[in-house]
Amino acid sequence: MGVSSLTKAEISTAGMSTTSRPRGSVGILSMLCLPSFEFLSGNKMIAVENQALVSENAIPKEASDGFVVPESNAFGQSFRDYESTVRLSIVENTYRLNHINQTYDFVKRTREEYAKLNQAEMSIWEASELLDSFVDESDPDLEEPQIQHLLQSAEAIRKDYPNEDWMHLTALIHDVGKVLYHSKFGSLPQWAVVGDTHPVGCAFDESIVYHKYFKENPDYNNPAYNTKLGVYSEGCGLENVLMSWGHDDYMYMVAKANGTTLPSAALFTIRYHSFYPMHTEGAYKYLMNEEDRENLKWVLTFNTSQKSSDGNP
Ligand SMILES: O[C@H]1[C@H](O)[C@@H](O)[C@H](O)[C@@H](O)[C@H]1O
Ligand SMILES: [Fe+2]
Ligand SMILES: [Fe+2]
Repeated sequence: MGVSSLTKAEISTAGMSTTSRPRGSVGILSMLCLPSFEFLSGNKMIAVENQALVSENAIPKEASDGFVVPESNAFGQSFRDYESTVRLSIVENTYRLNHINQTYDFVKRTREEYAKLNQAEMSIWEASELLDSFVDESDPDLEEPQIQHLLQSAEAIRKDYPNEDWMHLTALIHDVGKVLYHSKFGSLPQWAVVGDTHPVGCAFDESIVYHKYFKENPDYNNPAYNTKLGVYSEGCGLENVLMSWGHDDYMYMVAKANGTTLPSAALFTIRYHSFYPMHTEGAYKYLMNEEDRENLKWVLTFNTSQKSSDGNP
């Protein structure tokens, strides 16, 4: 049967062998089995002036194995419109700070500190409630508090893929790592919490949004970090690559350390859902291994479905 004749729920498993499909079925209530987060302190906000705009490319329709990724979610929404939003100057400012300040050393230090998981302990729902007044300044599509985004994402995915309950849970928790902004989790500035992510320790790919600001990052001119491979080797696997620090890697670490039973596709999705240069632009393929390539289709499917907007297309 051709993929185009399937319903969206069927599409979620189309093109996959039984062995490649993530196993494990996790109901939303299982999130209560992820009890504790812990953390680090202090970091300060830096204000800067606003700069000019760039646009983004579209999401590819088909993965390498023929798996078809839907272009919009069940509500007919597609996203990441960097051109028509009034939020653009705020968005750009956040990326400017992100690109200047996320050096290899900053990421290494911050990740090591947060890996201690020693700042707070709470349920996933308590953590989600810390997001009830947090507006993500990197998101051109959404001005609502992030707790709404979590719930809307879970509902959008449940509508698109009613039988894939592990996806519902993944959506519900995928951005909980944004608690990094909260005083209980170290009050990190937005540039160290939100936005698209990219590897550090090797050249910044041209496809990264607002790429021009990397010129002010000390790593940009450091020969140890500015070649195609930098500190990495061909096919080393994304798990061996240091990503710019933010909510994705943090939530991945928390889930992992708390013994989550979510399948590897879910953990990959949580960890790399903001890695648009890789999953949407096709960059950094040379760092990926077989497992990364296998998981790619899940993060694409997730990203297409998860976003529910505040009225923007
Ligand atoms: O603005 C958004 C937002 O911060 C999302 O949570 C993140 O995952 C995206 O990659 C980013 O573009
Ligand atoms: Fe996110
Ligand atoms: Fe999100």
